[in-house]
Amino acid sequence: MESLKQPVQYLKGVGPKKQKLLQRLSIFTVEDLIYTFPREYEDRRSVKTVQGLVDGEKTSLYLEVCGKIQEKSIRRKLKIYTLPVKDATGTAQLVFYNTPFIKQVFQPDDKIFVHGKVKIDFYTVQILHPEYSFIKDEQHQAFQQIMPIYRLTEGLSQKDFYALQKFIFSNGATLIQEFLPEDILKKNKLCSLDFALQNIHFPSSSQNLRIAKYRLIFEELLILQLGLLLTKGQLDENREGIAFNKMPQLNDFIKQLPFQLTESQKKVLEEIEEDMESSRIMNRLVQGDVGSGKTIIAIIALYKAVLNNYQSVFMAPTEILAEQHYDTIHALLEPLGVKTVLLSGSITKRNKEKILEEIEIGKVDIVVGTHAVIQDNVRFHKLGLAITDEQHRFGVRQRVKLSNKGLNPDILVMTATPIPRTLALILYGDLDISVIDQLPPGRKAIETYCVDENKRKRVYNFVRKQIQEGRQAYIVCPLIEESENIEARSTVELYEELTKEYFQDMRVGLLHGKMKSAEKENLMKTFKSGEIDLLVSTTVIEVGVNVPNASVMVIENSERFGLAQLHQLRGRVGRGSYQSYCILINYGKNPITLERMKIMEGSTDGFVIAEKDLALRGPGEFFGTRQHGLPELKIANLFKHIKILHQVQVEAKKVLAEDPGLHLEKNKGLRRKLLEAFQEKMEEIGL
Ligand SMILES: Nc1ncnc2c1ncn2[C@@H]1O[C@H](COP(=O)(O)OP(=O)(O)OP(=O)(O)O)[C@@H](O)[C@H]1O
Repeated sequence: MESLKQPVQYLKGVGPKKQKLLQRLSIFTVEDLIYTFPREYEDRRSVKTVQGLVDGEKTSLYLEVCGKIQEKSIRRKLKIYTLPVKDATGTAQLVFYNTPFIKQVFQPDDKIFVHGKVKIDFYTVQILHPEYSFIKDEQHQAFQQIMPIYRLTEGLSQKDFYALQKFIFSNGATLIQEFLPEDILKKNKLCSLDFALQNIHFPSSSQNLRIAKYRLIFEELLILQLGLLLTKGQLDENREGIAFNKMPQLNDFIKQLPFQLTESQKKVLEEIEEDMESSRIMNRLVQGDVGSGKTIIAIIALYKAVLNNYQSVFMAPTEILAEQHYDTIHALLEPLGVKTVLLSGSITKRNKEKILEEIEIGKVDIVVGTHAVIQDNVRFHKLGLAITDEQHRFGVRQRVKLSNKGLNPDILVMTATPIPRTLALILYGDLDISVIDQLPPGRKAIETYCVDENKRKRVYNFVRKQIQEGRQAYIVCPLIEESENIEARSTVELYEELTKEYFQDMRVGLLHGKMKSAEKENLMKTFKSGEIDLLVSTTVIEVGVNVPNASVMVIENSERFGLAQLHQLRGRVGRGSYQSYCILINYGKNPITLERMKIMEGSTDGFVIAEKDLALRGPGEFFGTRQHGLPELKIANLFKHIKILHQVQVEAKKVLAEDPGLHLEKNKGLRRKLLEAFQEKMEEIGL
């Protein structure tokens, strides 16, 4: 091996097929592979004997083969192989499924080491589908250690991963170069990079694993902090923004809304208005749990800009939501003479050209759409305010782009993700934060039930009853991350099953990501107007959709979703005054899944759920750091490692105080890493 940047296909054992599978896990180079850390470890060092095994546990054993392997056909497609084994304390069976080659593997009297799950039935002790190695093998020693367990994708096994990492560490370990400056290593008692990487994949002891983890967490957080400090530094130059005026019409507008703003909404609105009225550019994040009423706050801000003769833009994460926001804004502001347009994928080219022209000459006041609304072909006459959601919050690049158009608009970012404040400050270092921490009055807590898959029929009966009472319902289909095509297909299948077997007499709609924009829009319109009773959908409805008459949310294969996502989905009901229900149909049996479902049953508070989700999953997935233009966190957990983070913050500040551009020889490696991790951001600020 010549370089860690070498593509993985040059590794032994990686053909085009494996290369594709690795790509699916975002592994392109040898370095990517080295930085793909085990998800967890299995400690196989404590070995048990047959007598003393406990049903259900995973364990390691030394055994001797004491008979011939038996083959049994259970069903047409299920063959079971059982191999009699023993140790000094008793006999057992190794059980393998559908693996014909296993017949040739073992000979009587072979001495083996196995690791697998124990099943005890009456007097038979079985080890189910165990991993095994022969004592005489060289590999055996390694197999008996603390084994790394990697996150897999279909077609790649733990063994594949293990072999690849082994190959790299025996052939390319010398290529691993330390990049942290000596003084940082020393002061923080960090081990060297090669030691850390070697031990994160092949821990020689629990102690060394801890040391390795600590170094890698520290390194990851240090890069994150440096990157954030550098970009924030760039933004702190206090460019002149627009100072909007207070307008009496705004209060009239608020007074005539069909509801009173909650105290919490009022407070947040005050903070926004203050920002808008100052000549500093507003950069504010509004956090509010699902259904807390963020949209109306956004609309009031949009209207304030319009009253000041500025244009404003409202970006939504999906077309469905853009359409919904457009409808709401249009209904509220059109009577006041405000011209709002929707730039969506479904408008014709001619129409679009006309709208673009109207935006450019200032005939349009508010533009609503997906991210496309700030692309190059959209030229504003006089843009004063841009509202977006966290999924595509304005990065430095977008802000620079807007300024280059001769504008310094105020910026408001909305999020339903309840992030603990300290973490928000880290992630959104450059934004001020407002929190809506109160739901509108009259909301009833959504009742949540997690049920086993075999209760589906009962669930559907319940849905039917709710529909008969005049309510509407959602059934959300399993999330299939690998392929949007498969996801669409399975949604269609469920739709067909439901319309044929359970809801023949009801009006059922189907919604998935593969449908054309116009079809989606139409469907949502009919659902909203109450002409559809039941919507079978993928997670396209996840964010923001607001149909207050909907009172039941059924989520199929709920075990496949993250808690934050389940919370978002559940937030689609309970948005009016009707008692609402969320039913999680669960196919998973493992204890963590069940615990997650319990959390959902036990709480409807996004903040509580977020904290528990963080504890269970780690923030990488939860925050989707990538969404924020930040490097993905592979090992650090902003929540769990807050202490290390504080230590890192001090260190990062010191580094930049001494060497703001990272030009010193000792910081060269750090600079290179930072450029790699924050590629886009660093280009923008010209590091
Ligand atoms: N102060 C209020 N009193 C009563 N109803 C309100 C109030 N504020 C907002 N609503 C209503 O509550 C519902 C939810 O509001 P909205 O759609 O703004 O939620 P959201 O915060 O955007 O939630 P999500 O993140 O789930 O999209 C809407 O039907 C809205 O009209």
